[in-house]
Amino acid sequence: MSALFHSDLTQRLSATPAWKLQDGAITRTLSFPDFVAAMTFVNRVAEAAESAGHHPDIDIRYNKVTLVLSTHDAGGITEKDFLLASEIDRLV
Ligand SMILES: C[C@H](O)[C@H](O)[C@H]1CNC2=NC(N)=NC(=O)C2=N1
Repeated sequence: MSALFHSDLTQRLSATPAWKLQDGAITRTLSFPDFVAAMTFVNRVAEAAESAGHHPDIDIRYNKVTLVLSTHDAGGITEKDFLLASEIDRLV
């Protein structure tokens, strides 16, 4: 799958407003009541990622989880990233 061109990227970002473009990836940070709630969410993300065969970089800091999505194979952001981002949005 090839990396999206700028115009497609802008359009997909506006349809997925919780995600921001940063350093060649799309990223979302979420806050939870505590560490256990954050980990429960991360485990649900892990299941969605395994099903999709596509995996976000995940940074966990107590009750804050930052997800970073890009397609390493394509060297950029692809439709796969937005599909998983939308799936993750449904888990929130
Ligand atoms: C072989 C396997 O499908 C690939 O390595 C997948 C796995 N998960 C992946 N996840 C992400 N974020 N980018 C990839 O390019 C990628 N490639």
